[in-house]
Amino acid sequence: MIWNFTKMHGAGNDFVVLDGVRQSIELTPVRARALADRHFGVGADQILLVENPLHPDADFRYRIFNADGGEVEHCGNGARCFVRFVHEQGLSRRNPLRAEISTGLIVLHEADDGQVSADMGRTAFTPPDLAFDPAGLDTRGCSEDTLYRLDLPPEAGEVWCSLVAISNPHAVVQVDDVDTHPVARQGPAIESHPRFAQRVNAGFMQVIDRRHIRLRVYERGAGETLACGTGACAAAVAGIRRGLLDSPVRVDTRGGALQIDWDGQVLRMQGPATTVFHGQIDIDALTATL
Ligand SMILES: N[C@H](CCC[C@H](N)C(=O)O)C(=O)O
Repeated sequence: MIWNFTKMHGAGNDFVVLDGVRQSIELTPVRARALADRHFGVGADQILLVENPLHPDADFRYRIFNADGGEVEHCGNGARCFVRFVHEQGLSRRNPLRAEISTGLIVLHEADDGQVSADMGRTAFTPPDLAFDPAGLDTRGCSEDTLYRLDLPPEAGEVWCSLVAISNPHAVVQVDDVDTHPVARQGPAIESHPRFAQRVNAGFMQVIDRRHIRLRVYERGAGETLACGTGACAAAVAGIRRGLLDSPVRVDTRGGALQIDWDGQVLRMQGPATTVFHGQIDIDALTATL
């Protein structure tokens, strides 16, 4: 079966985007993994699937599959690419656009200057919101936030992390210097820590000033990415709750800059969305090779 696809990225976080409205797309974990494979497939951090909505108030349904094949709740950089794709492909001219994700609706708007803004939906902070087991852990109150001391394997040490759900789960660690911090060791140890029953995205945040951070994210199901939109939201919100940051926050990632606004209720992200190329792939031939 031949699928048309579009390769896109948001601040270097890259995606294979599939039109499931005009094509019959059944995306399985095996197929998502094959498409995301950087040697035998197209290569991507996540696969994004555009479908007709189930929710009566939504324009489209927006589904996200990590490079490891797992379907997840949200993807911020992907949401900006999603609305750019819908407009470029002529699927809709609505702007703003309402996209249905697993936890409800998000509102996306493409500005004339090419920047895309996204109302990122709900935030949550309790252990159950992240399928996290805090039993017996040391905690530290930090203004509105609670920090949990997470024991990692000996070579990775220990971290104090904030819990933030942007529909998907994030553990945010404040570090002195994102360039020298051992993200390659601590990222995987946090991502698959047994206390996170559904695993977690691990964010490492360096505070530059009250309106500016640098961020690296070791993503659940994808590894370290050049940028993570929900991770940028989680880090900014954690920093504001800890009294370290004021909204709006500029988040510098290795792939580009994002702006996050949060007033305690509405969470808004603004950033770029780029179309790289269009292609076709025989999905059955691809999965047969893996
Ligand atoms: N890169 C994405 C995050 C994908 C989420 C995925 N890594 C997960 O939650 O498992 C973003 O821009 O928000």
